[in-house]
Amino acid sequence: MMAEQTKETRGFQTEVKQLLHLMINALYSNKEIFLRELISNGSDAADKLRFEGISNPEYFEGDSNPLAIQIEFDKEKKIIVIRDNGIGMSREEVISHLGTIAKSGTQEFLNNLTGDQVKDNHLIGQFGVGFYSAFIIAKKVIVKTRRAGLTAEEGVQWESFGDGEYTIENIHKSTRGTEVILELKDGEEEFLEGMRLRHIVTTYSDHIGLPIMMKAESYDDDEKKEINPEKEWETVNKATALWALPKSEIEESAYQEFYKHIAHDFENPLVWAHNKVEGRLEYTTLLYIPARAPFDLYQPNRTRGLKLYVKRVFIIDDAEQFLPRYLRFVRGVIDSNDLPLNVSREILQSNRVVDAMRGYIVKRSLSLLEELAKSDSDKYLGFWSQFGLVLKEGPAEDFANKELVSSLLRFASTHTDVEKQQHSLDEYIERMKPNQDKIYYMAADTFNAACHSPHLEVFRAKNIEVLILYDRIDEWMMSHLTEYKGKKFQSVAQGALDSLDFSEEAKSPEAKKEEQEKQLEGFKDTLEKIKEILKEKIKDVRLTERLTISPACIVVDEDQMTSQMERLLRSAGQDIKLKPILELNPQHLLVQRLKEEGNQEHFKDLSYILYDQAVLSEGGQLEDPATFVKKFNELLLNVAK
Ligand SMILES: Nc1ncnc2c1ncn2[C@@H]1O[C@H](COP(=O)(O)OP(=O)(O)OP(=O)(O)O)[C@@H](O)[C@H]1O
Repeated sequence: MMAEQTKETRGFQTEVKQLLHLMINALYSNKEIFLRELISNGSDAADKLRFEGISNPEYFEGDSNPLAIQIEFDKEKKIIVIRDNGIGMSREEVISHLGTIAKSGTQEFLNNLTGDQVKDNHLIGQFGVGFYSAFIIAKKVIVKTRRAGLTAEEGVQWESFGDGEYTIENIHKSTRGTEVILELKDGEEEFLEGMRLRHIVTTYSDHIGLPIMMKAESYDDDEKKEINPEKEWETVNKATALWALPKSEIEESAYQEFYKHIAHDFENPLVWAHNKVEGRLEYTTLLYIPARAPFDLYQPNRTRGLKLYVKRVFIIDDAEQFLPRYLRFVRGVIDSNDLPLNVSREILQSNRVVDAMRGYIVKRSLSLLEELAKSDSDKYLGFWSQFGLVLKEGPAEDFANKELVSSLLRFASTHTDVEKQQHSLDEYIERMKPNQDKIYYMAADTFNAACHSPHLEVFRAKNIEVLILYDRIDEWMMSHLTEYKGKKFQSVAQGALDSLDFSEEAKSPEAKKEEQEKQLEGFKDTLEKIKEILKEKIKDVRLTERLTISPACIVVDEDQMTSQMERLLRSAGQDIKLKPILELNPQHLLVQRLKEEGNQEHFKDLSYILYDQAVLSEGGQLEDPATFVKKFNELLLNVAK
């Protein structure tokens, strides 16, 4: 058995090789983070042992030493050792954790790196480098580990120069846990100083709920020697779980570093909320909104959720039951006094305590965003640019909080005509005309297509604001958003046009109707002929007031899906083809010319041209573009004659 498991050399997964190379360059200016990363792993390992030890007390192996991390260094040998007595790793675990990257989307992520150090630094931070950051300062890394519960003979030693290969062999290791030995590169001697290491520990890892220990040092400067060669271990950090402390005792920087530890992020969070809930249920939450989206935010199988503790004992990472999908960017900790310590993911699935806490966490996360939007709108727009697309899933997913989520949405609008999504629905309502009772929006595949759409002409002419929607998810979102604060949403490309005359002197509906009927009378035959010609393509044809510049546009019925939605579903493989309504601008010369056209062939050609250009201008594709171009050229030639 053991013979099969002797020393072997293995290659890193290709992605690890690429990542190592990039990371060492990109993070060199911030190299001290290696210690935070290795301490973080040791702390996670202690958390896991505490949890697994609840149902397997033998994992503690009768050892009464408290869980802790030890850091030692040796100036002569130029090594730093980071040791923990946590869960440790089996041989299989070492192979899968320290030679591969299991995160999905890694290759796409690596392809996105540019070679530009500043940009890549950010991206790599988002990715989370973890253990491999040891190679920033170490020429060789040795890991000695043994999983709790296995025999001393099942210890494992892993070694690598970070150059593409590692060796792995079984060793005798009497204590459980993991020891990481870093053989420093030349020039990295600054880390062989107790003061320096202590400073890094207190800067980055003060808040970790596990003692981080170093040998006590006192140095006589005059004598130039150690005063206390028989060194005692002493705790360097505060070693209390940050969320368990009163808010008043926690400094901003401690909140920030704690975030980096739990979220594996390199950047400070945008905002956070630390709350203790007391009453029928008791729990503490510490919720963070990151400043930057992680690289895999849209990976379907990405892990998400909060770190769950029960009475300070770590239970699981990524407890997704506490957050709906549209808040998957929220990171943090929840510590419950009511859940049992042996709680499993299955129990979390349907549990009233969990439901109550989830309700609170959702509300608190949304109110945190609301507070940010009110107090610092620029910062909020920064959040929106990173996570807006995810929040847009909210109205469909969370019926109960639809209004609150809607208030957090931001849109582009004809108010500014720029692509940046910066207008809230409340701002729109404030700017509405006195008698206006609908929120108008225009959705298209791109900002330019929406912004230049003929559907907006009359709104622009009458100075009525329209929200511009151009993200892929928007149509789907709008299908779940019918109204906000009593105001209905109305697509400007859907249904008959409302009366947009909101002034006091607006004509009465009766007078208006009469006028329209008169106009229609003159166009009746023309419309019937067009309908007959285009009957394969359109459901109906009618006159419109929607247009002030263009001759024609297409719209869909109130209860029909919009053309953009139709295209979306078609691209997803659905076989649908809906017939739109063609609307004509009776004031336009081309439409008037059509009305007068006596030549049947020309009438037919012009009808097709009007329809085709209406399709084009709302971002659609022509079934037969070549014929359109041919007919269009003929028309131009006719005009030129
Ligand atoms: N000291 C340790 N004790 C036990 N397992 C460890 C230890 N260090 C690393 N591991 C294992 O190796 C895995 C990979 O570690 P690594 O630091 O690369 O990534 P991570 O901590 O999972 O996430 P991130 O890359 O975001 O930091 C860990 O998830 C853990 O399973």
